[in-house]
Amino acid sequence: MTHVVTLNAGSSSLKFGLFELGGSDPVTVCTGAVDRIGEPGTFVKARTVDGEVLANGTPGAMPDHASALDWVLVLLGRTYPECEITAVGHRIVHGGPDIDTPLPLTAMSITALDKLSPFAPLHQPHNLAGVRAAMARFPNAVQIACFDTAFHRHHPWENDVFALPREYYDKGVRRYGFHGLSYEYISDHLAETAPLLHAGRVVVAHLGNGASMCAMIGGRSVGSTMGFSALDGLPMGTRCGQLDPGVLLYLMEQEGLSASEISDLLFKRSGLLGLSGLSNDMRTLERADTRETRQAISYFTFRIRRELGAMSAILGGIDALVFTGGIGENSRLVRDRVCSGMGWLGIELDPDANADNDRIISTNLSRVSVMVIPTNEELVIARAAADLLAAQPNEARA
Ligand SMILES: Nc1ncnc2c1ncn2[C@@H]1O[C@H](COP(=O)(O)OP(=O)(O)O)[C@@H](O)[C@H]1O
Ligand SMILES: CC(=O)OP(=O)(O)O
Ligand SMILES: [Mg+2]
Repeated sequence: MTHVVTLNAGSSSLKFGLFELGGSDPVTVCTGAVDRIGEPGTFVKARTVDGEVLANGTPGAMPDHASALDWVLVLLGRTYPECEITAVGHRIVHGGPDIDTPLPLTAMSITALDKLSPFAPLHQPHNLAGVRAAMARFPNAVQIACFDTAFHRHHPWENDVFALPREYYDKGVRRYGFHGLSYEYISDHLAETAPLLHAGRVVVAHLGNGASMCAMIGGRSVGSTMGFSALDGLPMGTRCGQLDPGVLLYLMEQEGLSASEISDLLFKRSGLLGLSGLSNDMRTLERADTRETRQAISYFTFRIRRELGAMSAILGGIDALVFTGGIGENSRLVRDRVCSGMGWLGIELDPDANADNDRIISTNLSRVSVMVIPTNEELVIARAAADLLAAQPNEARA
């Protein structure tokens, strides 16, 4: 039986999945994550699709992604010794302006993707480190790249551009949009389970540690709150979200901050963490209930509402609002705050359904369907790998 391993390497984490191929859709065997790579207290967790815990704890120091991948492979090799790994599918955050589909990777394409690292410094180098490590460990497997930007590559021009001199657009300074694998999962899920909504106007709020929103028509992205980098749009766990560029000039000219200090401030010390002074974790903020944590949550939901209004204007109204990501799937408080007072848009939340994390959390009379759909970026990667293998079985296995 052939299998695909999926890897989603973040700046300090490595999420993974093992899928069995052969049927009409890849079947999840197990999923897991290594967290806090290169930091004290590296934490691992993994469980089978049936809920059996394969790992849960602190395995000791892991200085880099290669050692994290080694840990994953030892776990998979020990647990599934019969498994033949035919392909490794990677989440790659940046594919540049032209790539709108998953691609098999070669040493040459890795070099090309590395040139995009300055566009996504906290994600791309780690994604590619995962690819290099997987190539070394699985020299006979096809390495497949699935891009976060691909789903957004056909935005209307107005959503693709900044009002800078045109030469910058040509150099790649554009609004790319990210979290595309998550949005693709939601789009495919709606196509299967709610085709009328899929055909209509949908806003998806992917609210995790990184957070963005996507406006879709007919299941295709026409706009994203994230732009050139994974900093724009909504405030996030530790990232600032939309910022007046004048603030950057002030930080450089008046506060004397260097580029790397500004990068550290905007990527790692802002957002929910910066505003609350306590934590980037929504659970901690909800529990703490101090003036600062309440304000951090208020700013978060205010910006989601603002973007929802803007996206609805561009779509000419909406038929569905979908919440996903760790916060979107679990925080009834955030969903309630986002939806309250949105009757003018046709949103009417059912408080009981919201409290129960039901799939549909709007009332029967609500003009807009409000839904909670757990995302599955790993499955999107596994599907892409299965499709590519099926399209080129001979080369793929050579
Ligand atoms: N039960 C919950 N209530 C509120 N927030 C939650 C809950 N479970 C998870 N979260 C939040 O989800 C966020 C992480 O989301 P996730 O999508 O896993 O992030 P990422 O994939 O970007 O690392 C954290 O802020 C966490 O607090
Ligand atoms: C692009 C992005 O922000 O990804 P993540 O949410 O995984 O950090
Ligand atoms: Mg995420």
